[in-house]
Amino acid sequence: MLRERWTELADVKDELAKRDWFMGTSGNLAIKVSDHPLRFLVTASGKDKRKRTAEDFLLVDEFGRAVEETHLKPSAETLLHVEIYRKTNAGCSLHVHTIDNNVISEVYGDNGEVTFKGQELIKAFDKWEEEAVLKIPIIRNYAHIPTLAHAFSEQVSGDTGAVLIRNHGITVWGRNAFEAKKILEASEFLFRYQLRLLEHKPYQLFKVV
Ligand SMILES: CSCCC(=O)C(=O)COP(=O)(O)O
Ligand SMILES: [Zn+2]
Repeated sequence: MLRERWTELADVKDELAKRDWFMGTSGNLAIKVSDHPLRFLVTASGKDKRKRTAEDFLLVDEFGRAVEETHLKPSAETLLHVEIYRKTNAGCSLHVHTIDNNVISEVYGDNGEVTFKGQELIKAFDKWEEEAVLKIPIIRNYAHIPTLAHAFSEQVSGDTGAVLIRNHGITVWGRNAFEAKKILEASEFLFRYQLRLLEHKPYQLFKVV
């Protein structure tokens, strides 16, 4: 099980790396290994996530602490992943910094959310009705990680989801790696679309959904 999950997460990491979504060692990824007790693999802190090595991940517990003696440090943002596994049945969670997610989080940050309506790709979030609205919350980028994790946790519900951290990045989760990656790709598509739209129709910024 551990080996399988490790390979699954390493493959996702390679795919996200191909998209250049790990600039400057940013980003962290996690995958659940067991529920009782909660154990998940998380990326080691400060590494170049574009490289595939035997020291990419470590196993942590329900407090985000390494389960075994190791020189590796869990991601600085492990507590956010802890909140996801504590509150939902998610099996995988992904965090990346991109220019698009940072700009969107700044443009809409004062609203506390960015909304999408009438865009086909919101179906990736299980929004199938014609009038459906997707809202992605935007939280403040607290430097104190427990405070950030608390603010993040308030926005975590359901087994799939996405939260933007202002001028920092996005964290998404899904029932498994496939679903988490789908949510991440769909989010980044929507952000790029919205930013491109604003270039052509700047008044869309003030549209109330
Ligand atoms: C150099 S990026 C700043 C830290 C961060 O936001 C991040 O996503 C990576 O931190 P980690 O400890 O997971 O490597
Ligand atoms: Zn980050």
